Amino acid sequence: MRIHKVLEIVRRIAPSGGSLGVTADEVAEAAGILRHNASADLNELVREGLLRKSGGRPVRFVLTDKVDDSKLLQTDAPEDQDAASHSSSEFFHKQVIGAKGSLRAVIEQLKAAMLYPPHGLPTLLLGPTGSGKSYLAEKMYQFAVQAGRLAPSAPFNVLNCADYAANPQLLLAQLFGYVKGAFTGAEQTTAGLVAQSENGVLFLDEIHRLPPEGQEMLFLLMDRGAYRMLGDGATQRQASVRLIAATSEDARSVLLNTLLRRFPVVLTLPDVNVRPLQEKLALIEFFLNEEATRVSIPISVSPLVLVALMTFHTTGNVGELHSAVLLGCAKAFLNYLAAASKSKYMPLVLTNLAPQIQLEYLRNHQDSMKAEQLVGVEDRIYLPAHNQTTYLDDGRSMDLYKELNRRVRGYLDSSLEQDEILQLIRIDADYYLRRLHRHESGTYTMQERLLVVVADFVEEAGKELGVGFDPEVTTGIALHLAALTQTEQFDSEEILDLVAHCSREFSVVRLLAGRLEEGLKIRLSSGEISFLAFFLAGHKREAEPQQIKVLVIAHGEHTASSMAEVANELLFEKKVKALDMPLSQSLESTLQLAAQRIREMGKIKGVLLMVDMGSLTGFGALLEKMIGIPVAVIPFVTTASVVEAARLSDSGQMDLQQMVEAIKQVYNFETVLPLPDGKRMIITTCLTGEGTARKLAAFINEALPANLRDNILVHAVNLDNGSEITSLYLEGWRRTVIAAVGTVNPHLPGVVFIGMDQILFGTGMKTLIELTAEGQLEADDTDGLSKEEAISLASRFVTDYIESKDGEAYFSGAVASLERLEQALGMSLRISQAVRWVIHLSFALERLNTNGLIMECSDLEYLEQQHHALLDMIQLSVTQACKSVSVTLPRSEIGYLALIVLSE
Ligand SMILES: Nc1ncnc2c1ncn2[C@@H]1O[C@H](COP(=O)(O)OP(=O)(O)OP(=O)(O)O)[C@@H](O)[C@H]1O
Repeated sequence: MRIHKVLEIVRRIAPSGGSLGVTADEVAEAAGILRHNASADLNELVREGLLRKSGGRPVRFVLTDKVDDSKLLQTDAPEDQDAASHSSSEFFHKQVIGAKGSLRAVIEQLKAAMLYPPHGLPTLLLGPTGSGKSYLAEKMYQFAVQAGRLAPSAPFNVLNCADYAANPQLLLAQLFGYVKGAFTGAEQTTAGLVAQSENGVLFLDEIHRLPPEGQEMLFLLMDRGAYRMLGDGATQRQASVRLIAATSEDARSVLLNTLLRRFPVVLTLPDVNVRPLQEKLALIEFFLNEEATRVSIPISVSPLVLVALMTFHTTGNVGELHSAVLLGCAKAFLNYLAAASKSKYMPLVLTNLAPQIQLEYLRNHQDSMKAEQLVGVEDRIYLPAHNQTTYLDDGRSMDLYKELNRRVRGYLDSSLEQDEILQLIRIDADYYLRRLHRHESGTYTMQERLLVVVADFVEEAGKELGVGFDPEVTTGIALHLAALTQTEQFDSEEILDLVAHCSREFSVVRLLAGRLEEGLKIRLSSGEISFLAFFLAGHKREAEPQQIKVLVIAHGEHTASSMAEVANELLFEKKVKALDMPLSQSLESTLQLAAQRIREMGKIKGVLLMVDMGSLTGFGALLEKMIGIPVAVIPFVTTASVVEAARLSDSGQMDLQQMVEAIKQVYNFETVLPLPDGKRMIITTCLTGEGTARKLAAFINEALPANLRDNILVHAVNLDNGSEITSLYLEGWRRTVIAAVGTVNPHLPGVVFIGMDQILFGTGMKTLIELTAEGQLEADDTDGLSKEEAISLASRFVTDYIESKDGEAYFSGAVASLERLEQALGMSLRISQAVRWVIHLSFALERLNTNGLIMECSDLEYLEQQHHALLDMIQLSVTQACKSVSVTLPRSEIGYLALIVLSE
């Protein structure tokens, strides 16, 4: 009977063939028998072939394959066990590559460890970095849940002891919890991970980093399921926790012997380089499927890439192979994103892999024969799981986070450019949060407090950065922080190097981290702060600018600036900007200056452009196009309307259109002329009233070939009616206007001007028709006319279009005054100027004679200053003609004639 007890103890303490075994001393102690008896029984069991001795001193006894571990379980409900065993094989086969191959023995033993009643057996996983220890620990937990040994809601907590290497006290506090006052800063009694893992699993990674004191504290837990909180040595608390530990070091030299002994199951994971090629291929394919699902694009992989991945020598095990695949895919994904035309598959090519893998492939080509045979010659396609919205796994938030952490580390270790790394981290952080949403939002009840604290943090960050964030950012960060265990924070050192790329976000998060820490009673590592900074950087959108600014443009040296000055002084703020337009300044350069002024205003919601008159009213649509923000125009600007506009913009309560409406109501300017749908237009312009323009319009209409007449509207526009031009611009007329035709070039930006003389006697009509790109010219080409011929043709136009019988009188008066002027000037005007003069003056005389309408000339002030003598000369020249038709030409009308003389 005693010998059975001894075997039982060996099975319990060291059930695996791969474990370190037990010594006679340990068995004697555990069984409460003499060492001598223990030794006798152990040797007997060796003889029976149930145990074997390991070399070295003291002698250790190890179970052989002859011992069927499942017998150990027979004390526990056997039927239940069978079912669990069956489904468990499937579980591991699906989730762990090599479960039926090189990991077969390991899997069998860890299954037993999890199923062992009542709370499983403490398990120690050994193996080099990246061999899959954490992965297996997680799978063990999932397996226990699936087998019904743990409730689906059972906790799975991870403590990486290396994270607290510098602060052993904090590590113990994390693990066992502490009571208020246990140490400086222990403000309230806090449960540790042991308590938090009640009825679940606690995974202690890098357990050798646990200080000896901590290792001893674990004994109590392992032996009797009890522990003590820091600062309360007197109270022993109970905990039912399944313990899994791992170390990549040599366990015997880094762990207390007494602790090592307490792990009945010790499993060593094999190095990936010694695993069969098929398994390596299976691992690679497993990872490729994961990546295809993650990017939701099928990945095509050539045999050459598979061979390169299968044959490169890893020092970092499965983890390194995994990183190699995900980095290659990340690079391929960046290329895919950048490609102009997207193919059905995302190709993973050799150059996407890390340079050393490419090199090794080229060097090892001879050795790759076996791998080549295995993969064949066809490209392979790895499909995303099921459909676009399927995610990789049903892992828990912590797993997702770990995965993100691993990916980021992979990027940082790679030869990718910093920009590429940033881009990838952003994509991954986004993916991580989307998965968090999916996993957690259903099961997790988000505490209101958490949301409030995070919303406040996000809002403040937005303010500091001058940007906005979508609501998902708040819930994303809240979920992330809720799912984050203190010990699993982003702790990548290198991540700090990248912070330079989002240094603004980093300093803002660092500034505001205290709010999160205080509000949520957590501590954020600098790696975690970097992560939040990356996340914010990847999700910011430009904040909607709220301000509408006012820009006044007016002719004259100081007109606009003095209006703006009054408004700015009244409102104590320099909100209104001004642009003075000296009369010598061209429209084109005014337009450029206006654009520059608006750009200088920074980020704004819109501009209210207040102008005095004429073609400036057309600036709205042009500036809108040039700068890309809405511009509304108010013509006939006055100081009072500028003050009103400044007041409205200051209140910030109206949008641009509402402001226009409000000012319109007070200052009553009308908008006119809705355009007929889709018709193209030729506009005829006239500076001296619509009369001439309308007649010119009729003339052009008649001259147009019949096939064009129906599709083209010839429209007369009075250029001095600012609101009419404004509304034309706002309707987007530039796109439909073919040309402007008139006596004086109105310099409408972007619109071809054809002088009226050209239309009447030159190639103007031909040009016009060519501009329509539709018709053929039927009219004669009358280029090369003499001045006399041109004037006689002009007379025909005038007498045709002036209804009253006085047409000839007006015309001959106009011709005579031209001759007088030419004499006074001592030079003759060009044909085009002469024709425009006679036509313009004839119509002006008619207008003044019939309705007495006088047109104001906005350039008169300038003309008086610069061309006073010319104005006088013109006045003198026309006196006779005016007298003959009983009309007086006021100075402003003289101004228009001067503009014709000064043109060209
Ligand atoms: N058998 C396996 N099947 C599928 N994936 C695996 C397997 N083993 C390991 N992996 C993958 O390899 C990677 C490395 O594994 P893991 O992080 O568990 O290694 P580790 O031994 O804990 O490393 P470290 O000591 O650095 O923490 C993980 O991405 C994991 O998903």
